[in-house]
Amino acid sequence: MPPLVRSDSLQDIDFTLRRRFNKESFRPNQREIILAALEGKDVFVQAATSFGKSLCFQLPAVIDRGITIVISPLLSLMMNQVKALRESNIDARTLNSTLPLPDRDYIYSDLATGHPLTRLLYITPELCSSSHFRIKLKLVHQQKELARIAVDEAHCISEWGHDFRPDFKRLSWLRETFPDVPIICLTATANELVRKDVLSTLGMDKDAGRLKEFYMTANRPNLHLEVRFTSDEANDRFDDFVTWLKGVYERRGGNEERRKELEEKGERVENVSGIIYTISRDETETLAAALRMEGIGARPFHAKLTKEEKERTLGRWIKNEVGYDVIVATTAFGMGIDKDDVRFVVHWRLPKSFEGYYQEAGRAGRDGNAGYCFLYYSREDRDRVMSMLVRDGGKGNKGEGGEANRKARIKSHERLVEYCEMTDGCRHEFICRYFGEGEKVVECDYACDWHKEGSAGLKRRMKAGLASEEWVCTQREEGRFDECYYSE
Ligand SMILES: Nc1ncnc2c1ncn2[C@@H]1O[C@H](COP(=O)(O)OP(=O)(O)OP(=O)(O)O)[C@@H](O)[C@H]1O
Repeated sequence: MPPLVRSDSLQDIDFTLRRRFNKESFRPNQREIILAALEGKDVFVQAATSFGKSLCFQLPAVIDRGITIVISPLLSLMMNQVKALRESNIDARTLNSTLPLPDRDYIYSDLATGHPLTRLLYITPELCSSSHFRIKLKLVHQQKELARIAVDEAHCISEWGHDFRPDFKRLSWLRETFPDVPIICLTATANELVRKDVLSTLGMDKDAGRLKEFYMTANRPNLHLEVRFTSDEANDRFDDFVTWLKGVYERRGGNEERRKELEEKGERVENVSGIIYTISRDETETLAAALRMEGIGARPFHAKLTKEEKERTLGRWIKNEVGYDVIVATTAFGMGIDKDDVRFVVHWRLPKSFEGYYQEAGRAGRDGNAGYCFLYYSREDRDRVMSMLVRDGGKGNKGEGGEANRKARIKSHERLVEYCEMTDGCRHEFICRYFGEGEKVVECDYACDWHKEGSAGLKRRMKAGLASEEWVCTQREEGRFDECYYSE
């Protein structure tokens, strides 16, 4: 089959950036990535959260002829991106199970013409497996109108990635069926194993000359990383957090001058946007209610809320409305949340995986200003999570590779525990090493607890906060940590 007809207007990218995306200039490496995509290369992008990965496939989609299919794991993520693109007058759409029938019909008939008007079509991997969709996509391809496939949050393809979804594996169909169509995939959180798995599943590893890989640092120097030590007995997270947040409010509106400044900017004293991640739906509800009793505008967010409730909560939080300052969420509120002024992300309990932790922490400080990320760590939670992972490996443990997958999950959890109990190094550096950046020296400008307190201070705090290993061990032997309810 002859190659697709490509745009010859590579020089248009600066114009398109300004005119269509309303952005002044490219961030480092965005231009190179976009040029590689426009050249028709397969592209793999690994870059920190908030780097601006979406633009790397959105801008080529606007310049190139034909349609770009974007595979994305989360409906909320798709809807946010589609909304933003449509506001820029770009014909982006999403095809998913929640879409009203007339809208679905429109998209299918647009595809059926073979020359769709839609520039970017966002779909889930599940939809990509449906024969109805596949037939239509083949038709578009026959007309040489299938410009590119973009796979966002590509770590979900890998059984070793923390958000693995089995249907992602079936995406291998794309390269098998459309060998001439370039693929671009993007992720913030992949280690070596995950990267290899993604490239081989998508068939991008067959021709080295066709593939361009871009690896940027995982480092987010504006995130202030801290571990707060606690135990079942102390059970002090709530008081600690409320004291901290009220302290922040006090500093913001402590004197007349500051209050005036805020007023002029149209901000409230309590308008300190944040996310608390916890592990179960019940806890999101009870914790948000308890915080409201303290006068903190907190709302729960989890998978079982209705679509309307989710949209309302998300919308009001994004607009900084009164009563919607803090979202108390399960992991259902994660990848792709793009609010730029989130000032803190708190992990109420130990997350399951290292990648999940960093992905979630990455929701803070997307405007480049400081974002405060702290994680409450207890050895009891460590053992609860471990017993759950040993028991069933968490979700995605079915089928081939199940055992290897379970081991990888346990390993990721162990590294997170190591991170929490580490007292002799920079947290940013630990994270970058975890994602394979061995050689580079990370700049940390007092943006982690180790840099602020030093080893001795950190050790002291850890000893005072954590339950002793002996005690936890006795409890474990009595089966105290066998029950652990994670829900989304
Ligand atoms: N060149 C640019 N100039 C200014 N803003 C940009 C530029 N590129 C991207 N952005 C903005 O940066 C923000 C983050 O971009 P995006 O959502 O694509 O991040 P991401 O890399 O996908 O992060 P994550 O992995 O956390 O989802 C968005 O609000 C986007 O509009």
